[in-house]
Amino acid sequence: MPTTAKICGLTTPETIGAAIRGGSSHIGLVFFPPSPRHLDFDRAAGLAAPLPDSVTRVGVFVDPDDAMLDRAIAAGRLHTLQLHKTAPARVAAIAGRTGLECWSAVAVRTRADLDEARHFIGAATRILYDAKTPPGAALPGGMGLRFDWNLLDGFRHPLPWALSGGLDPVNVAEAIARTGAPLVDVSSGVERAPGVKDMDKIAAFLQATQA
Ligand SMILES: O=C(O)c1ccccc1N[C@@H]1O[C@H](COP(=O)(O)O)[C@@H](O)[C@H]1O
Repeated sequence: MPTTAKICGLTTPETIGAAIRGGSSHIGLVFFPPSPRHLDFDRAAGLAAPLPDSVTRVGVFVDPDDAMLDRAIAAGRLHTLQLHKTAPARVAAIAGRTGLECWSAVAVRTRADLDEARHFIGAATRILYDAKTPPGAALPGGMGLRFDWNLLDGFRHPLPWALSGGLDPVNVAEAIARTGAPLVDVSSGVERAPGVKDMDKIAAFLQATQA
C-alpha cells in the first residue's frame, strides 16, 4: 500500500489547494488557541466550505470539551478528530458522541512511551506517534521535533497508525523506508515560519512521500 500524507495546520485556501493538488489524503485544521496555526470557527468554516469530501478533513485538538468539538466539527465539516493529551475514556466518549473517527496522539521519547498506544484499543481508530515535546512547552505537537524512529522496530502496532514529528521534504522518504509508516503527518516541516505554510515545501513533501 502506498503511504498517504496529511498536511496539518493549513490556514489559507492557497495552501489547502497545494495540499490537494499534491495528492494529500488528509488535511489538518488546528483548533488550539496557543498554536500559531489556530483557526477560529468562522475562518475554519470559510476554508472548509468549498472543499470536496474526497480529502479527509482532520480537526486537531488538545483535550477539547464538547462545546469546542461541536463548533469545530460544524465549522470545519470535519471527518476525523485528532486528539492530543486526551485520556482513552474521553476519546471513547468523544467517538461515541460524535460518531467520527478519532485518532489519538501518543507522545514518544522512549520505547516505554509506545505502550501507551494499547490503552486506546476500543477508543481510537488510529494512533499518531509524535515526538514528546519538552515539559512546559506551549504545544504538544507542531514543533518540528522528531523521535528516534528505531524505537518502532519490532513494535506490534495495536491499531492503524501514522508517523509524525519533525518530518520534512528531505527526511520523509527515509522515515517511510525506515518505519513502514502507512500515513505520514507534517506541519512545521512544510512552513517558512511558524504557522506560515510554504506551497513549494508542501509539493516537495508530497512528491517525496509518493516517490
Ligand atoms: O501544529 C500545531 O500547532 C499543533 C498544536 C497542537 C497539537 C498538535 C499540533 N500539531 C501536530 O503535531 C504533529 C507534528 O508536527 P510537526 O510536523 O513536528 O511540526 C502533527 O501531527 C501536527 O498535527
